[in-house]
Amino acid sequence: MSVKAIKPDSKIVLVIGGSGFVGRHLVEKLCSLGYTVRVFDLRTTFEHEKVTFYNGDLCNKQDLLKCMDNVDTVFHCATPSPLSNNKKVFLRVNVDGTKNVLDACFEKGVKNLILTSSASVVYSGSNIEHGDETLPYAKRPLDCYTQTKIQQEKLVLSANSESLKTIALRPHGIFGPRDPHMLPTTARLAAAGKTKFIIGKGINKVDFTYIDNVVYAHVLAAQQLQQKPEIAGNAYNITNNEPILFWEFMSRLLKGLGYAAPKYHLPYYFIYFLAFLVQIFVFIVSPFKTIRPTLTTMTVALAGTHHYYSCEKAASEFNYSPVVKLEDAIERTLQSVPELHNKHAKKVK
Ligand SMILES: NC(=O)C1=CN([C@@H]2O[C@H](COP(=O)(O)OP(=O)(O)OC[C@H]3O[C@@H](n4cnc5c(N)ncnc54)[C@H](O)[C@@H]3O)[C@@H](O)[C@H]2O)C=CC1
Ligand SMILES: CC(C)=CCC[C@@H](C)[C@H]1CC[C@H]2C3=C(CC[C@]12C)[C@@]1(C)CCC(=O)C[C@@H]1CC3
Repeated sequence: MSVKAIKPDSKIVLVIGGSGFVGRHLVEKLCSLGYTVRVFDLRTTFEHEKVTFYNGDLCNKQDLLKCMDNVDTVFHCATPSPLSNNKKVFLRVNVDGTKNVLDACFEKGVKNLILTSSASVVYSGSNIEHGDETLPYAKRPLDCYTQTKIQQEKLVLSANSESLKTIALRPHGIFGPRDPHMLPTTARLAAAGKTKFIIGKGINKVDFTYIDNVVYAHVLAAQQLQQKPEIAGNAYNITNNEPILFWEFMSRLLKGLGYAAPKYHLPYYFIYFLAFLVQIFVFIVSPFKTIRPTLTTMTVALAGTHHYYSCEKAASEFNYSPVVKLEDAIERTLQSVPELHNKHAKKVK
């Protein structure tokens, strides 16, 4: 099905986390389709003539209730930074905050709730190839972000009912203009000379998903939920459907930013063990000092294992297929971040 499957609509929708990366792109798309859009977020990062902004904390139900009158559909895409390691904040926002979102939806008679979950809810550091939605939740998730995303998804899907239809979309490795995680972290590591090494053999395939495809899936799922209520209560993987070698993808980003591609190999288990030691150290000093290491068992595992997923279920149940191919997506992303390009790169003629 083409992008035409998305129809203009004027319903009132609320985007929780609408000032963030995914949220803002979603808001812009919804506005362009004619929806009446409200944003609920801790912060306001942009202005839009068609959007009403509500500043608040989703951990406070009263804050939420103020923006939910007459709302038809809530998109919940708020999260603390996935790269943070603050367990308390993850529990408070992803778990307790999501319970507030559900309570507020029931109280205000919201009809649909679309959760931005994550494909990582089934990932515990071992290879996943063509993983589909029948995979069980990770028994031992590698970080508290993943642990609380699992709890969040379970809460949302088990709240699915006659009055409130819920659905969880599981994108993976989102990138694109204004991405605050992948590109900035990669550029920061490269500028510090820390991207010379490949962790493991460099033959692990991974999904990276362009933001427009993630947004498309959200709008499509919300619209199809009205026509095919039987899709409610389900989780769906959302990817670019073009798994790529992790290190090839990173090399393309690095070269596009004007840095050399990594070429020296380091043994996977050695680096994983190092990351484990770093994590123990971070835990020991945590009462005195907050450290946010890039080298964690989660990031090492993500860099050194296969993790790609099937989005056959989203294709067959609500006609999802990516609208921007990986090649274009990488190009558009690199063009959107002139400030991250290496200023000292030698010009190639
Ligand atoms: N970025 C990625 O690669 C992936 C992200 N996801 C999911 O996509 C969703 C969106 O993530 P991003 O846009 O990348 O994150 P982001 O950090 O850019 O945006 C999150 C937004 O939530 C807001 N927020 C945080 N705590 C809040 C609170 N207590 N009350 C109200 N607002 C609060 C933040 O202010 C921010 O604007 C999240 O659910 C995340 O788990 C899933 C898979 C991959
Ligand atoms: C050269 C090099 C090793 C760069 C570091 C890139 C990482 C910062 C990203 C690679 C895979 C990314 C990823 C996420 C965040 C950024 C990376 C670790 C998530 C953890 C974001 C939140 C999710 O739900 C899952 C993502 C998986 C992939």
